[in-house]
Amino acid sequence: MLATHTCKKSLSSSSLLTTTLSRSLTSRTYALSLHKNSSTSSKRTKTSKPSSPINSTSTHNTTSSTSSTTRKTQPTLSNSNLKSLEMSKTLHSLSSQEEALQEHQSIDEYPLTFSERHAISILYHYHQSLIENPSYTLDKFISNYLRANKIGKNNKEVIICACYEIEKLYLLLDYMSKKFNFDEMKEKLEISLDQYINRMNMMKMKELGPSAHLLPKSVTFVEENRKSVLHWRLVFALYKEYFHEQDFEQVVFHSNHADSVFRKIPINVLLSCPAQLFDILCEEYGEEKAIEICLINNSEAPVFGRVNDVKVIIEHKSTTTQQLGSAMTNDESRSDSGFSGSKHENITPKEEVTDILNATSEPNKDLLAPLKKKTRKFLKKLSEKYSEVVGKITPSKLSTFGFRFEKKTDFRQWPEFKEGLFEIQDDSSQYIVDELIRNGALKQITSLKPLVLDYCCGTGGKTFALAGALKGKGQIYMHDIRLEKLSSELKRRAHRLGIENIQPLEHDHSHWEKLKDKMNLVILDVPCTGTGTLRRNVELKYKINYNWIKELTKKQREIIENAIPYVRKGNYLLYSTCSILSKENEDQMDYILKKHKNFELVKEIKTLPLLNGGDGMYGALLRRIH
Ligand SMILES: C[S@@+](CC[C@H](N)C(=O)[O-])C[C@H]1O[C@@H](n2cnc3c(N)ncnc32)[C@H](O)[C@@H]1O
Repeated sequence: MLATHTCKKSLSSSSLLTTTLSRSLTSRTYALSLHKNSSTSSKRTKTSKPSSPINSTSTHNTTSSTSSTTRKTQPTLSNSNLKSLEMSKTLHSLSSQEEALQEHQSIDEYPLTFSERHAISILYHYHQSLIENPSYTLDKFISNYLRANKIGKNNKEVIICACYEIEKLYLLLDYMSKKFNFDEMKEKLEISLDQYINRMNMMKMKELGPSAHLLPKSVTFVEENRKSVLHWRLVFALYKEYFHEQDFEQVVFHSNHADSVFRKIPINVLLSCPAQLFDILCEEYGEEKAIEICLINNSEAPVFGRVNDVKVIIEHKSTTTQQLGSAMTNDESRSDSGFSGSKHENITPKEEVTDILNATSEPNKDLLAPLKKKTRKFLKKLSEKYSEVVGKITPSKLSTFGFRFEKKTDFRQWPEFKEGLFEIQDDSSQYIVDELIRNGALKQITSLKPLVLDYCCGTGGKTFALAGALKGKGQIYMHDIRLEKLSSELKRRAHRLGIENIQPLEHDHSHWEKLKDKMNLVILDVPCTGTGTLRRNVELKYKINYNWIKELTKKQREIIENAIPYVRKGNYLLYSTCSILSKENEDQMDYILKKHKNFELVKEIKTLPLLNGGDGMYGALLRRIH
C-alpha cells in the first residue's frame, strides 16, 4: 500500500527543508540563530574552552550524564537552590556546546535532512523490532511510525521511498559497509553524528530552559545506540553515494565503480538476493534468468489500476463519472456508463456488454473486447484530468480493465478512487481473473445464480475483479483465516466498489456443511512465498528459505484439501499464487490431479515479473468431472 508513493523525489531536494524542525537543523540557519540568541549565555561562559571535534563528544557526554543523573533524582528537586544549580550547569554546557558547534559547522559533510533522519530511524528500529517479531512487515512498521510521529504528507513520500530503496539493497549495502574500508567516510559520519547530537541537545535545552534536566530520552537513546546508528548512517551514505536515482544495473555492471568496488562481491550479494533464494531461482530458471529476475526485484514497482466495470461499465450513478462523462459527447456518455438515473435502468444494453455468464462458445479473448473499448474511453477521460500529475495512463495489453500509471501519486485521494470507479491491482493478477475466471470458468457455468466461494479472500482482490461479470447475480462467500481482522476492510472495499452480493463466512459458520458440493467456483488464492512480487514487498526476500517453503507448501495442501469438497460436480476450482516457484505451483497441481482423480486441468497460466509490467503469478483452472 505504502509502495504507491513516488520514488523519484530527491532525498536532498530543497522541499525537504520546509518543516520548522528541519529548517532549524540546517547548519547555517542554526548557527545564525545561535549567534543571535546566545549573546547572554556566551558572556557568562567566557572561560569555557572551545572543544575540538573529538572533545565535542566528551562535552556532550558530560551534558548527557548530567542530565541522566538528574533525571534519576528529579522527584526530589523541590529545592530552589538545586534548581538554580541545575540551570547554571545546563547553561554552562549549552554555551560550550554552542561554541564547539560553531567551530565545526563546516566539518559536517553528512548533515541529514528531516526526512533522511526519519528514514534512518525507521530502518534502524524496524530491524530491531524484527528480532522480536520476524513477521512484522516494513509497510506496517512505516505506517505505524509515520502516524506516531505525525509526519506530514510531503516528507512521507520521500521517507517511504528511501526506506524501500535501501531495504531492497540492504544485503549489498550491509556487505559493503562491513567488508570494505570506508574509514574516511566513517570518521566523517561520526563527527556528523556528534554534531547532530549536540544540536539536538542544545535545541532541547533551550526549549526546556530551567527544566533542561528533562532532556528527552530520544537524544540519549541515539548515544546509547551509537554503534548501530552509525551503521545505519553508513548504509544510508553508501546508498546515496552509489545508488540513489541511478540505474542499479548500470551502476553495478557498467559504471566506473563496477570494476573497483563491485567486482569482488559474490553475485547474489551484488543483487541483494539471499543465497538460498538465489540458488532456488538458479535451479528453476538458470543463472542468467535468475539474475534478470533479481534485477527486476531491485527495480521500482510499476503501479497498475483496474477500471471497476461494476460502476463504470455496467451501471452508474456517480457524480464524478458524470463530471468525467460530461467531457464525452451525449451519445458516448449514455452508452458508456449510463451516468444518470437508477441503478437497474442504467445497465448497459445487453448487446453492448458481452454476457460472459451466458456465453456458450469456447474461451475467446475477443469476448472481452467491447469491455476493453469502454475501458479505454474511461481512461482517456481520466488522463485528460490527471496527466499532469501521473503522466501517461496506458491501457494494459494483457488485461481487459487494467492500466498503468506512468508516475505514482496518492491515488486514494482522488474522487474517482473514493467513488470506486477504479482500483489499484497488479496487471498479472487481473489477467488471471480475465483468462481463467471471466473467459474460463464463468463462461461455462450454466447457473443463473452462480455460487462462488473465495476461500482465502484476504481483502478481496481476486473476487472484486470478477464481481462485475456476475452483474449482481448469485452469491460470493468470502472466507479467510483472518476474516475477523479483515472483515471491516473487506466490507468498506466492497461498498466503495459497489459490490453487494458478497457474504463473509466465519470459520465456524453453520452454513459450511450446507455449502458442500454446491459451489460453481471455488477460488484458492493461497498464502505463498510471494516470490513474484518481491519488488513490492521488499523485505520478503530476506525471509525466504527452504524451511519456509516446505512449511508453506504443506499449508497450501491443507487448504486445498479443506476447500475441494465445496466444488460442485461439473464445476470449477481456481488455484493461484503470487509465487514463481514450481514447488508452490505446478507441483501442487500435480498433487491435486494425482490425489483427486475426479478433477481435470482446464488451463494454466504463469507470468514472471516484468520491468514496467505485471508481477510473477500462477493460476490454474481445474474442473470437477464427476
Ligand atoms: C494471497 S492472500 C489472498 C489475497 C486475496 N485473494 C486477494 O486477491 O487480495 C492469502 C490469504 O490466505 C489467508 N490464509 C492463510 N491460511 C489460511 C487458511 N488455512 N485458510 C484460509 N485462509 C488462509 C491469509 O490470511 C491471506 O489473507
